[in-house]
Amino acid sequence: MPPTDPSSLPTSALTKHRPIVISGPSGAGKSTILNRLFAEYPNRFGFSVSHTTRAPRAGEQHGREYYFVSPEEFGKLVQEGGFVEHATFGGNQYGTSVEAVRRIAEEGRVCILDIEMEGVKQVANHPTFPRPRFLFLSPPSLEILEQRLRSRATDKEEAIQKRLKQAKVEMEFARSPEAPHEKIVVNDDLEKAYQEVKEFIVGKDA
Ligand SMILES: Nc1ncnc2c1ncn2[C@@H]1O[C@H](COP(=O)(O)OP(=O)(O)OP(=O)(O)O)[C@@H](O)[C@H]1O
Repeated sequence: MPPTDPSSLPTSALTKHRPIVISGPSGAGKSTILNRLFAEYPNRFGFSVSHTTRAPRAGEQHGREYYFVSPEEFGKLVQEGGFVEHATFGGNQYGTSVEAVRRIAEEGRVCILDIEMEGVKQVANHPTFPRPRFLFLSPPSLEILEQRLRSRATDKEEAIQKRLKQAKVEMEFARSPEAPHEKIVVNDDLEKAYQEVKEFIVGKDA
C-alpha cells in the first residue's frame, strides 16, 4: 500500500486552532490586555469552562461558570489524564479539562488559558495534550508591580505581600531554562505591550 499522504489526514481542531497559555504574576496586566484583545476580535477567542468540586454559588450554572462535580468524579478525571492542569485552592479542586479546551477549538476559536505557574508546568508536561503556545506577561519590575497592585486597590496588605512573593518566584521561573514560554512580553507601556501580545497571538497582518 502506498504511504498515506499526511495532508489527507484529518487535522485535530487543537492543532489547527492551537490554544494559547498566558501566564504571569497577579497584577501583570493579563486581564487588561485580554479584555482589549477580546473587544478587538469578538469571535476569535474563547475561555474554556473549568471543573470544580466547590458548591455552586447563587446564580451559577453547571456548564456555564463551571462544571460542578463531586470529588469522586474529579478524581476519576485526574486518573484518566482528563485534565490539562488541575490544582487545589481553599480546600476545593479546580481543573481545566482536555474536553473543555477541545470544545472551544472545535467551534473554530482559539482557547485562551489564563493559568498560574504550576498549571503551566502541568500543561507543558501533559502526556497527550497537543502542545499549546506559551506566553508570559511580566511586569517591568517588582517595584512597579507593587505600585500597580496598590493602585488597583482590590487587595489587603497581606494579600499584596503574598502576591509579590509569588511574583518573584514566577518571574524567576519564566526566565529559567525549563520554562516553556516562547515569548515574554514586558508590560511597561500598555500600548506597546498590547501590540506585542496581539502580534504573538494573532500574527503581524491581523
Ligand atoms: N502598562 C500598564 N501601566 C500601568 N498600569 C497598568 C498597566 N497594565 C495594567 N495596569 C494596571 O495594573 C493593574 C493590574 O492589572 P490586571 O488586573 O489586568 O492584572 P492581572 O494580571 O489580570 O491580575 P490577576 O492575575 O490578579 O487577575 C490594573 O489596575 C491595571 O489597570
